Amino acid sequence: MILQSLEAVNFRNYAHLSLTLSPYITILVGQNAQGKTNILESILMLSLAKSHRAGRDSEMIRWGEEFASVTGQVVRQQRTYELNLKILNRGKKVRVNQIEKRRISDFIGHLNVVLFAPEDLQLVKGAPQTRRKFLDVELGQINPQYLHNLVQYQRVLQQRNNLLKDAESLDSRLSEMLSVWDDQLVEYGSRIVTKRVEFVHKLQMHAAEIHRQITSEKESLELSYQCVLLENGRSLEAVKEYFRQQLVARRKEDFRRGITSTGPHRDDIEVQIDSKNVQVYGSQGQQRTAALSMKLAEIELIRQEVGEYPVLLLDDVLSELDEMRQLHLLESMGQKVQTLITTTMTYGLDEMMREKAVVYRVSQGTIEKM
Ligand SMILES: Nc1ncnc2c1ncn2[C@@H]1O[C@H](COP(=O)(O)OP(=O)(O)OP(=O)(O)O)[C@@H](O)[C@H]1O
Repeated sequence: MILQSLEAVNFRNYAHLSLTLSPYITILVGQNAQGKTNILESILMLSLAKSHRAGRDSEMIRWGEEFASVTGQVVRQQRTYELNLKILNRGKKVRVNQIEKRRISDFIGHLNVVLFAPEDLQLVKGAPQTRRKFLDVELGQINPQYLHNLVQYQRVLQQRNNLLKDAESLDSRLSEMLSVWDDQLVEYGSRIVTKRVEFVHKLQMHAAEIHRQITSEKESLELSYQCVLLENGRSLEAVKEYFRQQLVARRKEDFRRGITSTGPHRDDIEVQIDSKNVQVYGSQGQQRTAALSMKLAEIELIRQEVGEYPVLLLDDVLSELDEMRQLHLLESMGQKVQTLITTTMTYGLDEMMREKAVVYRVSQGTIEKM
């Protein structure tokens, strides 16, 4: 799919931004704090209706203004969509082809993007939460039902935890109330688990192949979804049954600790190279290469799921990768995936790419074609 153009009003440090993108490579070059990442963030908002870095949506409204708006023209499967997202101090509104959508999940999924930012190099090394977020963001943008289940699961989990924290004793009344939440937790949670298992399995196939190429066939990468609820099998029914059993079995412990100790909010992806856990034994370079392989695999996976390549956003990462990995990234993606790159300098970039790319200079919330 192609993002043809982008317009933003009062978004971060842009009073007004209007950008025509190359179907191949667009490079945004500028010094620090000029507004390069802000542009990628606005594109992410069109894709996920959520920023990768803002705590609250209202942070993205230009200081002193009442609202921010982002509009993009997307071509996918030979159809053009106009996506518009308006952020107000209270809430946001989304439109597709000028028709307002009441549910955000009806907006998400028109534009698929994969963002690769410096913090993603922590994907392997970081805490399990980082890998769960990776799963949720990627699955969420290709599967609206997953997103729905996730939102519901988090809501129920929060309520259950509040109940556990506030309760004074584990009496029959509390048990009864917990059972009500458990039913819902099992319903939503089991669906999340089975989708994640399937996703990691597919991701593994692509990531292993990419990793093999990047390391010139020297290393073999393996990903596996770590979840205690898979003890009795991977089918939805098996997960549901085991999840229910575990919630009951751990009720005392949960009450004592004031939290829910089992469920997909505790899961992880194990990353191995040559059968050794990379989080524990991998060098920094191996951890980075594994993270890169996972991210690039995501691109292939989205293509498989939605029938087209997503738009790739590379936020200042080229300088973080050595030449071999940079080359692989650009060679494998540059030809077939629409790519936006932010960088503080162009001289480190591949010659061929610079010739093909559309380059904009970004300076204090304004852009100029070079
Ligand atoms: N709500 C806002 N209103 C106005 N300006 C903002 C707002 N939020 C952030 N900014 C400004 O945006 C700029 C940061 O932009 P951005 O994060 O895109 O930088 P960048 O060009 O990617 O820099 P770097 O190379 O350091 O990552 C800062 O100058 C910041 O003050």
